[in-house]
Amino acid sequence: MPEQVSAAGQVSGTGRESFGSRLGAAMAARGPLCVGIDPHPALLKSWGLDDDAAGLRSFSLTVLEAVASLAAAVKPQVALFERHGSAGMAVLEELLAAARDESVLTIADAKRGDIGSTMAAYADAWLRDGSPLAADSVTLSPYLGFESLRPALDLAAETGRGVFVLALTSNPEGPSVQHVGGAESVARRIASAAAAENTRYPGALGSVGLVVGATVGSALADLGMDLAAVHGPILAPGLGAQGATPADLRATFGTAYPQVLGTSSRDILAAGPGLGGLREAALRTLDGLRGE
Ligand SMILES: O=c1ccn([C@@H]2O[C@H](COP(=O)(O)O)[C@@H](O)[C@H]2O)c(=O)[nH]1
Repeated sequence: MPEQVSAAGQVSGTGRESFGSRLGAAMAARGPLCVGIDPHPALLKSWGLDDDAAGLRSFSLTVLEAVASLAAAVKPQVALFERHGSAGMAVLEELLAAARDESVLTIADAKRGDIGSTMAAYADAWLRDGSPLAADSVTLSPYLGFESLRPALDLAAETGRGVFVLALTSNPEGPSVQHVGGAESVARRIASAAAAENTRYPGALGSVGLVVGATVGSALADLGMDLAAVHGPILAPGLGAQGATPADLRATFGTAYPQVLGTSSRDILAAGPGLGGLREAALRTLDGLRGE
C-alpha cells in the first residue's frame, strides 16, 4: 500500500484531503443525502425534454442547480449518459466539472470491474487528475475478485478520491450471488476486504466505501456483517422508487447508520423540472434521513 493518510485525513506528501474525510465533512455539514442523476427517457419526457444530448444536458444541469447546496453528493448514473454515445459522455464531463465548481462531491455510478491491467485504464478514466471524466469517487464491481480492483484502490488513495464497492445490492437478484458461502458469504468477504483497505485511512471514515441497498432487510444480521467495522462510507440505494424508506435505512444499518449515505434518484427527479419542486423533494428525503 503506497499511500498513507494522516488521522486528519491528509494524503501523505500531497497536501490533499482524502475522499472519506471530505465526504464525512459534507455529511456532517449537509446531512446524509446523495441525489442520483438518472436521466431516464421517461423522466426526460415528463420534463418536456427530448431524449437526446440537449435534453440530457438541460436535465442534468437543472438537477445539479437544484440540489448542489443541500446534498452531500450527487451520483450520475453513467449508463444513462452512455446510451447517448459520445454526445452523452460529453454532457457527463460537463456535469462533473460543474459539480466541482459547485463544490458538491460526485459519485460516478459506473460499476466498473475487470482484470487488473484493464482495471488500470478504468481507474485512469474515473480517478486520475486531469481526466475529462474524473469524479470524486466511482462505484466498482468486485466480481472478478476484490484484489483485481487494486489499480483503482491505489489511484484513489493517491489522488484523494474514493471508491464504493458493490457488497449487497438493492436488487432482488443480488442474494443469489452475494449471500453464497454461509458464514463466509461473498458479501462478508467483500466487506472484510474493504475494512482491511481502510486501515490505510486512520481517520474516522476511510475512502473505500461499500454499496449496500436500503432494501436488504435482515441480510446484514443474517450474514453476520458488522458494517461499522468497515470504517468506510456506505452508499445505500433503494430509497423511494425501489420501496425503502429512511426508517428502513435506520433499522437496517443500526450502529453503522452514521456511515450511511442514502441515495435516491427517480423519487426526487419525478418532482422536476421546477427547481422548487426538486428542492422540496430532496429536502423531504433529507429530513427523513435526519430523522426529522
Ligand atoms: O445496488 C444498487 C446499486 C446501484 N443502484 C443505482 O442507484 C440508482 C437508484 O435509482 P432509484 O431511481 O432511486 O431507484 C440507480 O442509478 C441504480 O443503478 C441501485 O439501485 N442499487
